[in-house]
Amino acid sequence: MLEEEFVTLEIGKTKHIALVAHDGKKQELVDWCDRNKEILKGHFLCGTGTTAKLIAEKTGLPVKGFCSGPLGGDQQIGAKIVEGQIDFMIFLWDPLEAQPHDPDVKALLRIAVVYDIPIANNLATADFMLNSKYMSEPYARKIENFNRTIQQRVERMK
Ligand SMILES: O=C(CO)COP(=O)(O)O
Repeated sequence: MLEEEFVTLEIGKTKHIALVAHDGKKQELVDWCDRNKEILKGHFLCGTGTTAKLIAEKTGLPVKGFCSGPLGGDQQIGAKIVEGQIDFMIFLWDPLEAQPHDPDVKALLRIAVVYDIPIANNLATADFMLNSKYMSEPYARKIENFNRTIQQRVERMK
């Protein structure tokens, strides 16, 4: 285990989905969630504060809300990805609007790639993801074996 370059982590049949949208994209995401609520109701949902509340109000689905994005919500979601508690994300970031918390946005997108979770940044991708066969079965994602990396670094720093 310590020697292997990659480890596999399972995304269960029930996904832990983060829903995040910048202001210019919130309506799009809320409407998409409403259209897809029959599928989404079979999964655990969470999101940044404002997005989560808007989706919960419109769809009636339970959506756990973290802090608002600019107040650290993106970072909270990133931390949950690292901890394995979020394994699927729809993040409609706005390509036409500068964000005060751009470093947090980038950090979240980066960590989602590092941990090999499915991420959609537009509705077309979200539609393809939601209609994937993997939505109703487990999926093995492959991530760098960080224990090995730490061990190697510790050896090198001695
Ligand atoms: O800014 C966001 C993501 O970067 C979203 O935050 P809110 O859902 O609180 O508006």
